[in-house]
Amino acid sequence: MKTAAIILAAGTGTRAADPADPRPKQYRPCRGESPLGRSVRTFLSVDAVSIVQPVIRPGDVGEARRLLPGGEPRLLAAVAGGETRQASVLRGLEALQPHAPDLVLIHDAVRPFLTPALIGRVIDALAAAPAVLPAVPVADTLKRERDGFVAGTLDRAGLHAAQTPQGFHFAAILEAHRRAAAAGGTHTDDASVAEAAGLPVRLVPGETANRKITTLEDFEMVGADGRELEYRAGQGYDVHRLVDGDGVTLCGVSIPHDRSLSGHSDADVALHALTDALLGTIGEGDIGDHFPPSDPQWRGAASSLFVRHAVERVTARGGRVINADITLVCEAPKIGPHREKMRGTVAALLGVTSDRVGVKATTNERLGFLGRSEGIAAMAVVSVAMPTETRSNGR
Ligand SMILES: Nc1ccn([C@@H]2O[C@H](COP(=O)(O)OP(=O)(O)OP(=O)(O)O)[C@@H](O)[C@H]2O)c(=O)n1
Ligand SMILES: C[C@](O)(CO)[C@H](O)COP(=O)(O)O
Repeated sequence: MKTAAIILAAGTGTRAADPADPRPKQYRPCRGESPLGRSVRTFLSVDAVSIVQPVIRPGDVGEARRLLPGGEPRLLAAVAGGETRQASVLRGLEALQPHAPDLVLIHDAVRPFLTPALIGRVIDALAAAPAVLPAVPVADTLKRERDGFVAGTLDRAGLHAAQTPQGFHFAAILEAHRRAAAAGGTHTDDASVAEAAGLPVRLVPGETANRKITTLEDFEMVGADGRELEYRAGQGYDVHRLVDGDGVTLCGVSIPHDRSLSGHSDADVALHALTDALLGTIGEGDIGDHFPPSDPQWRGAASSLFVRHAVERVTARGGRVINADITLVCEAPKIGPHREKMRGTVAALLGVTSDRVGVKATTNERLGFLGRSEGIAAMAVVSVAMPTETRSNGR
């Protein structure tokens, strides 16, 4: 399956206009990075995304080029958007057609705090539906207003707030958008274009942190530059016993071996240490607190699930992973031949580029239980950037 992503950044950002910085919100620094740069980086961190198509205002070519990573073959040259969001999406879809993707994810650049896990969830759901919408249940009571007074209270049962990335079978959404443009209707999201074309739209859970930066107040709340960032470190350590078997999974990579690691899940000792390091940055206990070994549902589970969960916990607190460094301690198997694949796998899980992931290995000089190949140990260190929390005493 070839999956493309459209990143929409052709808006003028009128509601978030900042007298101190005339650039539209998608280009302004927000927690140390522009929303456009961060959104594109997150999509590029997902291996399943083959190409990323930014859509920008024609006059913003220089600004966009400055913020987007260079030398990235999966990142297409930005195309010009239209007068409305809907028109910009159609321009993006038309630009992708020669690349013949099977699936397309359409995302607002100004939702920069989405996680790789959300992207994965949308892609997975497209196996069983032509259109997929991430959404969160509405939590506030909804009122209808007339002339400054409440004219009624809506029943919020079953109501959801729509997010992006919204995912589609490419041919179906291109056709639906062309028809919507010809019909002249206005749609504020692509799921409603799909609905109008009669396509069933599958709901998947969105993420609270994946909020849209709409107003200047939103910008300030999510942490524009000027708000202080703090940098945190977390460490993790784990060890698993080696038993009879034919292979091990380390850093998410399967390696043929004359033994296997024993454990409740897939026993990926490196990803367990990494999970603990991530949880350590936010003081949220350890892997056993979140995934108790007594719970049968984690039997044989891929440990990538634990890392994704820990990243989501960090992201929910407004954090961003900066880098990770993992050391494996074992006499065998040899890690060198698998190192680059491991770095790529870990980078994708963390939503960072591979140059921010170190995977190292050492033997234990045949000393102790590791030296006797009775087990494999792993240590991980992670650093995270996070907006400084304001406490009630003003600190
Ligand atoms: N003609 C347009 C209008 C919007 N967008 C994009 O669609 C997303 C929708 O977010 P929104 O908050 O509506 O952005 P703006 O249209 O820029 O905001 P405003 O209405 O305040 O001007 C944004 O990523 C925006 O850049 C776009 O690509 N083309
Ligand atoms: C697509 C969207 O993000 C779904 O919530 C949203 O509708 C786009 O923002 P707009 O203000 O409606 O253009």
